[in-house]
Amino acid sequence: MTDPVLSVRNISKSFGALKASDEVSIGLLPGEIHALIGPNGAGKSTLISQIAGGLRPDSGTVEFLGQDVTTLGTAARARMGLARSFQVSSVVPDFTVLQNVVLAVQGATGHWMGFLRPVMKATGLTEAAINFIDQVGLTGRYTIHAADLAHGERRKLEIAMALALSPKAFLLDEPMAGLGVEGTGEMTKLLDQLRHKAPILLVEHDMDAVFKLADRISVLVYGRVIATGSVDEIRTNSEVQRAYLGEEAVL
Ligand SMILES: Nc1ncnc2c1ncn2[C@@H]1O[C@H](COP(=O)(O)OP(=O)(O)OP(=O)(O)O)[C@@H](O)[C@H]1O
Repeated sequence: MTDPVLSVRNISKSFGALKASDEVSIGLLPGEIHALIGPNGAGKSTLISQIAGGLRPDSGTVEFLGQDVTTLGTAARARMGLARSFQVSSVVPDFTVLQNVVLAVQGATGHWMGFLRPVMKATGLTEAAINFIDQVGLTGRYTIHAADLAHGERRKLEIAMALALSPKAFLLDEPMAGLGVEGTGEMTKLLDQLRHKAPILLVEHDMDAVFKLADRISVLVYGRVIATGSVDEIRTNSEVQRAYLGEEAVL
């Protein structure tokens, strides 16, 4: 059997009397998109923060690449290849697309030279950056300032910057939010390609996108995983329908 890239085991986290994570177990396998869905306040962001390292669970463990990372901070997990987007953005608005990605490549390779100008002359870094920019579909937008990008383009830039870190797993927090129909279609295609670079744990409210992309879905309600399964298993699960999907979403 293939080893999971990421294993969350029996994680619990309370805020006062509220159990935001209640014995949650979830895994991420190589090549898969595992979607995490659930109503507002179900505990999705709390769980992602515990996986990324920003929040420490009260009990339970997080294993990444076969190593127990439960006590490691966000930076250490990111260095291991755990890439989290979109809630925490590291884009510098006054820098161009290329400069932002060069900085990400530079950070990943430890190629720090102190100033951006000499860095931009380091051909290897620039070539690598252009390659990542092209992979997310921002070809030709190299010299546009990040602040001037459309919302969907900025999301793509964040993915290009994440790619520079040689990610081993992506944690994506609502990548479709605010994108509109066309943007959502483009992002869906991009995530479908991205899964071949590294598996994706995807928190998303857009059910069309989730049903198109997910290999597996876990449903979180009141901090508990009430079901994990394929798209068809989740669509037809009566407890999930009652708790979350509602009738029109399961047609
Ligand atoms: N730092 C905190 N202190 C106290 N309560 C918190 C804290 N963070 C989250 N909560 C509570 O924990 C519960 C889970 O919140 P969380 O943001 O994880 O849910 P969510 O599923 O991500 O919701 P949404 O879909 O709206 O983003 C909520 O009741 C929330 O109010």
